[in-house]
Amino acid sequence: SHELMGIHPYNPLEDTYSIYAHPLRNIDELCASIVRSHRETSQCRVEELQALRWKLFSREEIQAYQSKTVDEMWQHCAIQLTDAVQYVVEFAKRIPGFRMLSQNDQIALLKTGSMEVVLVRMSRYFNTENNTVFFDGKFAGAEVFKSLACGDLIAAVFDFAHDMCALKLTEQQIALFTALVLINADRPCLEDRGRVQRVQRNVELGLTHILHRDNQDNLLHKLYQRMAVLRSLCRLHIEKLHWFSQRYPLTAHSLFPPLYKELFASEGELLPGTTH
Ligand SMILES: N#Cc1cc2c(cc1C(F)(C(F)(F)F)C(F)(F)F)CC[C@H]1N(C(=O)[C@H]3CC[C@H](C(=O)O)CC3)CC[C@@]21S(=O)(=O)c1ccc(F)cc1
Repeated sequence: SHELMGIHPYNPLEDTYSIYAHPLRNIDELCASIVRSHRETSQCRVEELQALRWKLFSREEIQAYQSKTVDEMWQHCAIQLTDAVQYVVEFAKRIPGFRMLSQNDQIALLKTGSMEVVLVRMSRYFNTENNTVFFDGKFAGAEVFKSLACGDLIAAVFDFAHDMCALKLTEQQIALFTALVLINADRPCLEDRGRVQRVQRNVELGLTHILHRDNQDNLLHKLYQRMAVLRSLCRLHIEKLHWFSQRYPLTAHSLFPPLYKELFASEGELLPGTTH
């Protein structure tokens, strides 16, 4: 059974977003519902973290992270990632139209899009003054992740966060952007691409509406460029995960959370574990 809990088979009678129940009166309502879902499904609030932005790790704490073994640190981050992805699954389910899609298409969109949404969400907390990300309750520089033994990937993650901050997106813009990152009809293995396209077009209308309202139409092409960077980052993540699972099969097989394996392990390669 799929670990992406809570994804129920589509039942038109109970689906509150089917066009027969409550047609979304207009784009404003679509935007409002996506912004509300983003706020409700974020692990932290940007304003809360502003207050914490100078809470850095001490030398001893950094030493402790750096003396973790490769597999300990990977496992630690995999758990954080799995937590963050759970919130993204909840966000996806509340995007108008997402639940109208088949269960397989919902899974396919989350498999490829959830990591990208997590990376965009991470960038909201990035502190560009000292290049630190929010991690384990404090702000961490790249050196904290040294024991992951994937410095190039961490550097790319930090660069991405830095570039996203430069756009100075509002929470509303981020909400619509992450919804569009998820609802992408070009993703592989979709059963009903046309249906995903219809949901995607509504979300695109929402994003362009928000950007136009904010008089920032020029941001749209920059956001599409960032989506290309996200795809390359996630390819790098999967490559590293393959490298890691070859070197530490036990950790990857039995110590990573089931949802993490469901999402990031290509079927069969990592482990037979998850049943369908
Ligand atoms: N296993 C992991 C992993 C886990 C994470 C990231 C990258 C990886 C990789 F894989 C990579 F890069 F390959 F993807 C890495 F780095 F480990 F290799 C980036 C998003 C991070 N993250 C967050 O920033 C959340 C986002 C959601 C937000 C909210 O909902 O409000 C709360 C904070 C969740 C997991 C977490 S992390 O915190 O473990 C972390 C790890 C490395 C790093 F340099 C910075 C952060």
